[in-house]
Amino acid sequence: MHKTTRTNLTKINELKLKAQSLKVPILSDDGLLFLVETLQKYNVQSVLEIGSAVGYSAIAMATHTGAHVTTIEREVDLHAFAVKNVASFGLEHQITLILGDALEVELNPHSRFDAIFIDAAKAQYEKFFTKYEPYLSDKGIIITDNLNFHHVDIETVSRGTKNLVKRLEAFKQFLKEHPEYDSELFDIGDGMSISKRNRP
Ligand SMILES: C[S@@+](CC[C@H](N)C(=O)[O-])C[C@H]1O[C@@H](n2cnc3c(N)ncnc32)[C@H](O)[C@@H]1O
Repeated sequence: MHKTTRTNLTKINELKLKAQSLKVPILSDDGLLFLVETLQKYNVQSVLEIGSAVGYSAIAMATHTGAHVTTIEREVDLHAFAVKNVASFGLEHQITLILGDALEVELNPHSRFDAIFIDAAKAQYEKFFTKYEPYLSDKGIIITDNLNFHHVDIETVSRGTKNLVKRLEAFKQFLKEHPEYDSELFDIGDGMSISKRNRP
């Protein structure tokens, strides 16, 4: 049974402020609300997250939905901080933190998740999607964030940012043309998507 207590809400808010003060990018408030409501709507019991950062969204998902969250982070210091934060919420039994590059991590091949939340290096979204979609349970959903990349004007940004925006546009096209998934884009947060298998 999960508990969203006032104390937890205050602590989650403090963690958000801490991440912001450290300039660690985390999910926006409306993005988090959309994510939690989506997990509740689909009665999600298990989530795989790519990109833990300080553990903010993992802690919020676990607290608000009661789901088990497995989350992968490649930065050693962020992973260590996330481990500490998860412990401070007493959520060690509900959140599994994996240190490693998500493109190299080998999950148990029998693991299945009701939802996969992709919130890591934007240039790699297609690779994350392709690598992890086989771990989705039959009626599972894949959620991605940051698809609009802050609505940048492509003519006014650096070459690196321009390339990222192009990679994200290519990822949106990949979603649109994926033969096994139907995807919907939402103008929420930095642009989010939900993908579902179109065949059971
Ligand atoms: C936007 S932050 C995640 C924010 C977090 N989901 C939240 O809202 O609290 C993206 C994180 O993904 C991590 N990351 C990027 N590429 C990764 C990869 N290939 N494998 C694992 N983590 C990665 C980054 O180090 C960064 O901490």
